[in-house]
Amino acid sequence: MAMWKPVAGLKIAVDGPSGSGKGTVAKLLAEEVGLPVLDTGLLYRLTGAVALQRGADLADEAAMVQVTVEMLDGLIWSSSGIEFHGEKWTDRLRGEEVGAAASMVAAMPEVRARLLTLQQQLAGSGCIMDGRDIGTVVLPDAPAKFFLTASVRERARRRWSQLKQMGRRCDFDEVLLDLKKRDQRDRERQHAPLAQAVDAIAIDSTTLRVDEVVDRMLGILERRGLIEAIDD
Ligand SMILES: Nc1ncnc2c1ncn2[C@@H]1O[C@H](COP(=O)(O)OP(=O)(O)OP(=O)(O)O)[C@@H](O)[C@H]1O
Ligand SMILES: Nc1ccn([C@H]2C[C@H](O)[C@@H](COP(=O)(O)O)O2)c(=O)n1
Repeated sequence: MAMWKPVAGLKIAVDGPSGSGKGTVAKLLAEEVGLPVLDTGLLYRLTGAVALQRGADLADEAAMVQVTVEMLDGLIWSSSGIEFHGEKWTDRLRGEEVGAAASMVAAMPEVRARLLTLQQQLAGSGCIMDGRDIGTVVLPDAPAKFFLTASVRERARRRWSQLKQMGRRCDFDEVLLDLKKRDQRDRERQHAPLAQAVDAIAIDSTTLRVDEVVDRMLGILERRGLIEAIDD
């Protein structure tokens, strides 16, 4: 049950590199303040996964735009995750192959443009949205923006332990290398790269627990008058 009441239409942007904890923290924060939460990475992941499933060329922008258009046609995207043609896809999008494919299609401006409108429409009446360009491009006017970071080794350790828990065989050095490659692609692309918005607050979670990160965010939101405690 929500413990805090947000101001009407509050939009909160949560950006950061892979494994920084954005998704986990955004979900917990959403429960605390009673707002919907939207994971924008799922849109890029589903595009990448559909392209992989079709054996399409991930470097062919025209083909990826076509996949994006078809994907948007069969899509339901909400706080509960993502469905495509009536099937739940969220869990099967978690692997590294799909993550790498998502990062490749995400570098294509026309693919991003197609996904931008949907993200802005769904954010309409208030939400917490996590991704790479939420504070800079998708919701530039959001009154609260957070940029989560953590050392690359800690992020790789988190991802490695997550994959192990999912019963997937994985080697730490490979996970670390994949993460570094994805970081580089996401940060160095020309369009809407992973970047901290000038008005975003950075939180380094390397040595913080998830609940400590969420508490810091709640404190900042309360001090700014964007949320207030609900009395019992
Ligand atoms: N502060 C933290 N301390 C320890 N583990 C954490 C912390 N934050 C997140 N984790 C764990 O790290 C893993 C990755 O977190 P999460 O999926 O939220 O990251 P992300 O930034 O959304 O990654 P991606 O962009 O790749 O989806 C999860 O297993 C999560 O429980
Ligand atoms: N707003 C966003 C969200 C995601 N991406 C890209 C870059 C990531 O490597 C990939 C997968 O995201 P994740 O699920 O790991 O958060 O999607 C992006 O460019 N912009």
